[in-house]
Amino acid sequence: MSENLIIIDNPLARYYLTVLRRRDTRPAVYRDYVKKIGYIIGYEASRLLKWKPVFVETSIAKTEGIVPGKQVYIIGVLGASIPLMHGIWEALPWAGLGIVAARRFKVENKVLVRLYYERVPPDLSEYTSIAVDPTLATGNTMIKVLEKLNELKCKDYLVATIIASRTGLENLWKRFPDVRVITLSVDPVLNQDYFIVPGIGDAGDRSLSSDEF
Ligand SMILES: O=P(O)(O)OC[C@H]1O[C@H](OP(=O)(O)OP(=O)(O)O)[C@H](O)[C@@H]1O
Ligand SMILES: O=c1cc[nH]c(=O)[nH]1
Repeated sequence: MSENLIIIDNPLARYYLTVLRRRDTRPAVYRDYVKKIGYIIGYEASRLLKWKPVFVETSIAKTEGIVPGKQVYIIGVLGASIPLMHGIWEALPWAGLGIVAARRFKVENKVLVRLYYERVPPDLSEYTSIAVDPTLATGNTMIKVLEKLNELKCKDYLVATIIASRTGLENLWKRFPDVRVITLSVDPVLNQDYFIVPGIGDAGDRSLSSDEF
Protein backbone atom coordinates (compact mmCIF):
# COMPACT_ATOMS: atom_id res chain seq x y z
CA MET A 1 0.00 0.00 0.00
CA SER A 2 2.89 2.32 0.87
CA GLU A 3 6.52 1.97 1.73
CA ASN A 4 5.67 3.84 4.93
CA LEU A 5 3.39 1.06 6.15
CA ILE A 6 4.86 -1.54 8.50
CA ILE A 7 2.48 -4.43 9.16
CA ILE A 8 3.64 -6.62 12.02
CA ASP A 9 3.37 -10.09 10.58
CA ASN A 10 4.04 -12.39 13.49
CA PRO A 11 1.87 -15.29 14.75
CA LEU A 12 1.94 -14.15 18.36
CA ALA A 13 0.81 -10.65 17.36
CA ARG A 14 -1.89 -12.14 15.11
CA TYR A 15 -3.13 -14.33 17.97
CA TYR A 16 -3.27 -11.36 20.36
CA LEU A 17 -5.22 -9.42 17.73
CA THR A 18 -7.63 -12.36 17.37
CA VAL A 19 -8.33 -12.17 21.10
CA LEU A 20 -9.18 -8.46 20.74
CA ARG A 21 -11.44 -9.09 17.76
CA ARG A 22 -13.56 -11.68 19.64
CA ARG A 23 -16.72 -9.94 20.75
CA ASP A 24 -16.87 -11.84 24.07
CA THR A 25 -13.35 -10.95 25.25
CA ARG A 26 -13.83 -9.37 28.66
CA PRO A 27 -12.37 -5.91 29.46
CA ALA A 28 -9.67 -7.19 31.85
CA VAL A 29 -8.43 -9.61 29.19
CA TYR A 30 -8.83 -7.06 26.41
CA ARG A 31 -6.63 -4.46 28.12
CA ASP A 32 -4.05 -7.09 29.04
CA TYR A 33 -3.77 -8.15 25.38
CA VAL A 34 -3.66 -4.54 24.20
CA LYS A 35 -0.72 -4.08 26.53
CA LYS A 36 1.00 -7.21 25.21
CA ILE A 37 0.51 -5.90 21.66
CA GLY A 38 2.01 -2.61 22.84
CA TYR A 39 5.17 -4.45 23.82
CA ILE A 40 5.39 -6.06 20.38
CA ILE A 41 4.80 -2.71 18.68
CA GLY A 42 7.56 -1.18 20.81
CA TYR A 43 9.87 -4.02 19.82
CA GLU A 44 9.11 -3.49 16.12
CA ALA A 45 9.32 0.31 16.45
CA SER A 46 12.85 -0.10 17.81
CA ARG A 47 13.97 -0.97 14.27
CA LEU A 48 13.03 2.57 13.22
CA LEU A 49 14.75 4.33 16.11
CA LYS A 50 18.26 5.73 16.17
CA TRP A 51 20.96 3.65 17.90
CA LYS A 52 24.63 4.19 18.41
CA PRO A 53 27.45 1.72 18.91
CA VAL A 54 29.23 1.60 22.27
CA PHE A 55 31.82 -0.51 23.96
CA VAL A 56 30.72 -2.40 27.02
CA GLU A 57 32.81 -4.19 29.59
CA THR A 58 31.58 -7.57 30.72
CA SER A 59 33.15 -9.06 33.83
CA ILE A 60 35.57 -10.80 31.50
CA ALA A 61 36.23 -8.67 28.42
CA LYS A 62 35.40 -5.55 26.43
CA THR A 63 32.90 -5.98 23.60
CA GLU A 64 30.52 -4.02 21.38
CA GLY A 65 26.93 -3.11 22.09
CA ILE A 66 24.40 -0.41 21.25
CA VAL A 67 22.47 2.22 23.18
CA PRO A 68 19.65 4.55 22.10
CA GLY A 69 21.00 7.32 19.87
CA LYS A 70 18.15 9.77 20.35
CA GLN A 71 15.57 10.44 23.01
CA VAL A 72 12.04 9.18 22.39
CA TYR A 73 8.63 10.46 23.44
CA ILE A 74 5.62 8.17 23.36
CA ILE A 75 2.55 10.34 22.74
CA GLY A 76 -0.66 8.55 23.73
CA VAL A 77 -4.15 9.67 22.79
CA LEU A 78 -6.58 9.39 25.70
CA GLY A 79 -8.38 7.28 26.63
CA ALA A 80 -8.23 4.10 24.50
CA SER A 81 -4.46 4.18 24.19
CA ILE A 82 -3.74 3.87 27.94
CA PRO A 83 -2.92 0.12 27.93
CA LEU A 84 -1.28 0.36 24.49
CA MET A 85 1.10 3.12 25.52
CA HIS A 86 1.81 1.22 28.72
CA GLY A 87 2.95 -1.81 26.69
CA ILE A 88 5.10 0.29 24.34
CA TRP A 89 6.64 2.02 27.34
CA GLU A 90 7.60 -1.32 28.83
CA ALA A 91 9.49 -2.11 25.63
CA LEU A 92 11.13 1.35 25.48
CA PRO A 93 11.50 2.24 29.16
CA TRP A 94 13.87 5.20 28.63
CA ALA A 95 11.21 7.06 26.59
CA GLY A 96 9.23 9.97 27.97
CA LEU A 97 5.45 9.79 27.94
CA GLY A 98 3.24 12.58 26.62
CA ILE A 99 -0.54 12.67 26.67
CA VAL A 100 -3.07 14.33 24.40
CA ALA A 101 -6.83 14.09 24.79
CA ALA A 102 -9.09 14.24 21.76
CA ARG A 103 -12.83 14.50 21.41
CA ARG A 104 -14.34 13.16 18.23
CA PHE A 105 -17.80 14.29 17.16
CA LYS A 106 -19.97 13.75 14.13
CA VAL A 107 -21.23 16.84 12.29
CA GLU A 108 -23.47 15.99 9.36
CA ASN A 109 -21.44 13.43 7.44
CA LYS A 110 -18.05 14.21 8.88
CA VAL A 111 -16.02 13.26 11.92
CA LEU A 112 -14.44 16.33 13.47
CA VAL A 113 -11.83 16.17 16.18
CA ARG A 114 -10.82 18.65 18.83
CA LEU A 115 -7.78 18.26 21.07
CA TYR A 116 -8.71 19.59 24.50
CA TYR A 117 -5.76 18.66 26.69
CA GLU A 118 -2.10 17.99 26.24
CA ARG A 119 0.83 17.25 28.49
CA VAL A 120 3.72 17.16 26.09
CA PRO A 121 7.14 18.89 26.17
CA PRO A 122 6.93 22.34 24.51
CA ASP A 123 9.84 21.54 22.20
CA LEU A 124 10.05 18.11 20.59
CA SER A 125 12.73 18.98 18.04
CA GLU A 126 15.33 16.70 19.65
CA TYR A 127 13.04 13.70 20.03
CA THR A 128 11.63 10.86 17.99
CA SER A 129 7.89 10.88 18.80
CA ILE A 130 5.74 7.77 18.58
CA ALA A 131 2.07 8.78 18.32
CA VAL A 132 -0.02 5.95 19.77
CA ASP A 133 -3.69 5.14 19.30
CA PRO A 134 -5.18 1.62 18.98
CA THR A 135 -7.48 2.50 16.07
CA LEU A 136 -7.00 4.71 13.07
CA ALA A 137 -10.52 4.94 11.63
CA THR A 138 -11.05 8.14 9.60
CA GLY A 139 -7.51 9.17 10.55
CA ASN A 140 -8.79 12.57 11.71
CA THR A 141 -7.64 12.13 15.32
CA MET A 142 -4.13 11.17 14.27
CA ILE A 143 -3.97 14.07 11.80
CA LYS A 144 -4.78 16.48 14.68
CA VAL A 145 -2.16 14.81 16.87
CA LEU A 146 0.54 15.09 14.20
CA GLU A 147 -0.42 18.74 13.57
CA LYS A 148 0.10 19.33 17.29
CA LEU A 149 3.50 17.55 17.13
CA ASN A 150 4.42 19.80 14.19
CA GLU A 151 3.52 22.87 16.27
CA LEU A 152 5.89 21.53 18.93
CA LYS A 153 8.68 21.38 16.28
CA CYS A 154 8.76 17.60 16.07
CA LYS A 155 10.39 16.54 12.79
CA ASP A 156 10.82 12.86 13.45
CA TYR A 157 7.69 10.87 14.22
CA LEU A 158 5.94 7.62 13.60
CA VAL A 159 2.44 6.35 14.23
CA ALA A 160 1.71 3.17 16.16
CA THR A 161 -1.72 1.59 15.98
CA ILE A 162 -3.29 -1.85 16.34
CA ILE A 163 -5.63 -1.60 13.37
CA ALA A 164 -6.03 0.98 10.64
CA SER A 165 -8.71 1.37 8.01
CA ARG A 166 -7.63 1.79 4.43
CA THR A 167 -9.50 5.10 4.25
CA GLY A 168 -7.87 6.36 7.44
CA LEU A 169 -4.40 5.61 6.10
CA GLU A 170 -5.16 7.36 2.81
CA ASN A 171 -6.41 10.43 4.68
CA LEU A 172 -3.40 10.46 6.96
CA TRP A 173 -0.93 10.18 4.09
CA LYS A 174 -2.72 12.93 2.12
CA ARG A 175 -1.84 15.29 4.97
CA PHE A 176 1.45 13.66 6.10
CA PRO A 177 2.82 11.73 3.09
CA ASP A 178 6.04 10.66 4.80
CA VAL A 179 4.76 9.44 8.14
CA ARG A 180 5.55 5.80 8.90
CA VAL A 181 2.72 3.76 10.36
CA ILE A 182 3.20 0.56 12.35
CA THR A 183 0.09 -1.58 12.61
CA LEU A 184 -1.02 -5.20 12.99
CA SER A 185 -3.75 -5.01 10.36
CA VAL A 186 -5.25 -2.83 7.66
CA ASP A 187 -8.98 -3.54 7.75
CA PRO A 188 -10.93 -2.94 4.56
CA VAL A 189 -14.08 -1.10 5.61
CA LEU A 190 -15.10 1.97 7.55
CA ASN A 191 -18.82 1.74 8.25
CA GLN A 192 -21.40 4.53 8.33
CA ASP A 193 -20.71 5.10 12.04
CA TYR A 194 -17.00 5.46 11.24
CA PHE A 195 -16.12 2.17 12.89
CA ILE A 196 -13.52 -0.13 11.39
CA VAL A 197 -14.87 -3.42 9.99
CA PRO A 198 -14.12 -6.12 11.06
CA GLY A 199 -12.17 -4.05 13.63
CA ILE A 200 -11.75 -4.51 17.36
CA GLY A 201 -14.93 -2.75 18.48
CA ASP A 202 -14.92 0.40 20.57
CA ALA A 203 -11.35 0.30 21.82
CA GLY A 204 -11.96 2.91 24.53
CA ASP A 205 -14.99 1.16 26.01
CA ARG A 206 -13.49 -2.30 25.74
CA SER A 207 -10.12 -1.30 27.26
CA LEU A 208 -11.31 0.93 30.04
CA SER A 209 -14.55 -0.63 31.33
CA SER A 210 -14.78 -2.32 34.73
CA ASP A 211 -14.99 -6.10 34.79
CA GLU A 212 -16.44 -8.88 36.91
CA PHE A 213 -14.61 -9.86 40.06
O1 LIG B 1 -9.45 7.88 13.19
P1 LIG B 1 -10.59 8.48 13.91
O2 LIG B 1 -11.87 8.43 13.12
O3 LIG B 1 -10.31 9.86 14.40
O4 LIG B 1 -10.90 7.54 15.15
C1 LIG B 1 -9.93 7.09 16.01
C2 LIG B 1 -10.23 7.52 17.42
O5 LIG B 1 -11.36 6.81 17.92
C3 LIG B 1 -11.01 6.25 19.18
O6 LIG B 1 -11.27 7.12 20.21
P2 LIG B 1 -12.75 7.35 20.75
O7 LIG B 1 -13.40 8.47 19.96
O8 LIG B 1 -13.47 6.06 20.78
O9 LIG B 1 -12.50 7.95 22.19
P3 LIG B 1 -12.07 7.24 23.57
O10 LIG B 1 -10.68 6.73 23.36
O11 LIG B 1 -12.08 8.37 24.55
O12 LIG B 1 -13.07 6.18 23.84
C4 LIG B 1 -9.54 6.00 19.05
O13 LIG B 1 -8.90 5.85 20.28
C5 LIG B 1 -9.06 7.17 18.27
O14 LIG B 1 -8.67 8.24 19.11
O1 LIG C 1 -13.45 1.08 14.98
C1 LIG C 1 -13.26 2.02 15.74
C2 LIG C 1 -13.30 3.36 15.29
C3 LIG C 1 -13.06 4.36 16.19
N1 LIG C 1 -12.84 4.04 17.48
C4 LIG C 1 -12.81 2.76 17.90
O2 LIG C 1 -12.60 2.51 19.09
N2 LIG C 1 -13.04 1.77 17.02
